[in-house]
Amino acid sequence: MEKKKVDYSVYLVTDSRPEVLGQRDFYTVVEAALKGGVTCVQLREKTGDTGALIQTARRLHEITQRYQVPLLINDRVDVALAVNCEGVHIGQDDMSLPEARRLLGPDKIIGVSASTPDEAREAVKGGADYLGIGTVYSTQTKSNTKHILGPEGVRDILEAISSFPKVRTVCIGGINEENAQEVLSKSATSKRKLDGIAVVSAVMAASNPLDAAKRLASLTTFQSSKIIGTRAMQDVVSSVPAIVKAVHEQTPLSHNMTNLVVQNFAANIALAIGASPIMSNHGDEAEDLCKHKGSLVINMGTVDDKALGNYVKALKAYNRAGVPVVFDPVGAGATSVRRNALKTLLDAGYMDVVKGNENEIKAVVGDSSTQQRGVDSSSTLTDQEKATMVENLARTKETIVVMTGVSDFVSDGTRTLQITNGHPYLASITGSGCTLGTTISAAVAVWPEDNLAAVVGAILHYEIAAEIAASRNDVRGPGTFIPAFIDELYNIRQNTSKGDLRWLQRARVMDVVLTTTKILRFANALKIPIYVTTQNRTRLGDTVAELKPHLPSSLVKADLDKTRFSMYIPPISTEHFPFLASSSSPGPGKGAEVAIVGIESHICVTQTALDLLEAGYKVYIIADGVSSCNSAEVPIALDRLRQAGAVVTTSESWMYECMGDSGIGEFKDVVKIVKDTMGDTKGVMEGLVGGYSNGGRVSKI
Ligand SMILES: Cc1ncc(COP(=O)(O)OP(=O)(O)O)c(N)n1
Ligand SMILES: Cc1ncsc1CCOP(=O)(O)O
Repeated sequence: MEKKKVDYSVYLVTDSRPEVLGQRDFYTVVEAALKGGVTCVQLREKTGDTGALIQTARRLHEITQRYQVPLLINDRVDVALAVNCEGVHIGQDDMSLPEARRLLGPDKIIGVSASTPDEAREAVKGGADYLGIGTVYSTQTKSNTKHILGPEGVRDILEAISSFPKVRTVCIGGINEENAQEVLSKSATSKRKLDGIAVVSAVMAASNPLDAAKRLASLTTFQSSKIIGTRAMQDVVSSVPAIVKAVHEQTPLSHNMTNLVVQNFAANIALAIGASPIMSNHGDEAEDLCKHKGSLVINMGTVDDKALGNYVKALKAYNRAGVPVVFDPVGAGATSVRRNALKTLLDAGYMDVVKGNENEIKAVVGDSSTQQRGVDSSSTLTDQEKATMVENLARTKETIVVMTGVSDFVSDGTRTLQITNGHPYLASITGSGCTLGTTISAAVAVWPEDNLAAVVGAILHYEIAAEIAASRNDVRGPGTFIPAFIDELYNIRQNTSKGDLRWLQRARVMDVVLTTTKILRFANALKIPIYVTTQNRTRLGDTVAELKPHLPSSLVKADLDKTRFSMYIPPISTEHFPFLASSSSPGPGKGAEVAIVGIESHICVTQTALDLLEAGYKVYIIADGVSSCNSAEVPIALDRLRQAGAVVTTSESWMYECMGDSGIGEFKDVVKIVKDTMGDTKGVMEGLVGGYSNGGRVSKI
């Protein structure tokens, strides 16, 4: 068993004491846990003589080997050596790490307990393979615990060892199904997160250890990979519990200027999620209401002249106070009255979030190609087109745009996400779109640091509640769905406040990778070779699924995982790229051309480009195809690369430059690709020339 590949996600520490096991057979319980998905086992026996311990260890090792799961021995290097199992776990008061390593050799696993940042630093410097970080919560299982860390203490330790990415980490102490996800998400830093949870009683004392292990395994996979995609998206989703909880704890005022049909329903939804609703349609009241630092919903579902005047007054008051506004342009494209109202409102002030169905968002964009019949939500766009539309609108209006539908698309102009939660019953009741606006208003009120995350949190809370409600036995149709839905909105926030995040396992969020898809489609049409790398795939994730269909093996010349930040690594630098050399420029690149797209423009993209430039390649940076966790990094990185000699351009410009002539055979295919993704380039250029969108404010570069 290669120690680098060990999966620590559900780490079982055994306990054979009768107060834990009852009458049950020790080996049967551990084997059931292995069947349930335990990924690592530690034999922890505090009493008994060495001979008996060796016998137990030997028998247990036979079982764990059948499941290809490593067995480690608590404290006893001699026992580990005697049975030749995979390693040991040692505490601060046990044999020293150098001594244990000397006896066990380099290939055995040595885990070390750490309850402070100093202990953690010393252990990782001394060559520990993993750390057992605890005690997280007080526990009956261990009496002599030192510090109770809580998730925040675990986070401090993870931060202290952030420059040791190879050392793995698990947390231990009072971990169970209720709190596992909270610990995992709250302890995660932007640089690293736990690799797993270590439990004793949650499995050893469970009435059904197989099921208990299975449930823990499903909770930890959520953290590591179920919600796919890039770090930016994972950061967004990992803040969702804190957002739902903040609404619950802060009870933000949700000032609704909404249509006559949904006022009562919206007030009930606001209460269910933990907000404090006020349904006030008088524009002059806004001046006082905005002082409560909640948020305003303007929903023009039953707009008339008087209402419009009130909306404008309220919008201006909230803008003056810097308090968020959520705009729902209901039926915006249906009549000229509504189109005029839309224009009046868009001209009157700034909306922090614009939320509508496809036709409503089209009306906001100014696309009159589809005549809306009423407030209905028909669809003519592909997913790709929807994503492009929300991204461009968000970028040009410097706001968050949400397009609801079977899939929802959400963008802040840089990050674009697709959410596929919800239930068809939502389309069979009145006001479900409008009250999503109310839910969003509460989230943006409590989470000013990242409006996109707030909106995603609200959508997941709302749509997952709908899924859970619809699956209940007492729900037989849209009528019985409504009260159940309100109950489940309430239950989710109550559960979240107690750290029970199981509901969030249902989240289906995808990162939409617009420009890279376009570039890859183009590369396919023109048969341009493609080089793919990932940065530490097991930790940060594989290439996102949306790109895979555009990566045929005939064109992908290399697909490497790397730890260096530059992509210009062997065999790409030594075997592949020299063969591209064509002209007489100095260096192995000799003027051959390379275009770069990817995430972290200031890290991997920058270092790849600098290496390629030094090697003599001509480097194109596709400005609308690079991103960064922190969007402010992008323009600074692009500026630097421009100065270093790279050509910073847009996807469309590069594609046309590659073709050179509309007479080429592939031109028609490329035009189709360009048409499908029309609009992207314009928005990005505005962002680059005029400033960069930064949560509604513009910072010039
Ligand atoms: C995975 C894991 N982490 C921490 C511990 C605690 O070990 P230690 O500090 O040696 O305390 P005892 O287990 O000996 O009471 C552990 N066992 N496993
Ligand atoms: C061994 C150990 N080290 C710190 S807490 C602990 C016991 C954890 O047991 P439980 O998972 O039952 O709380």
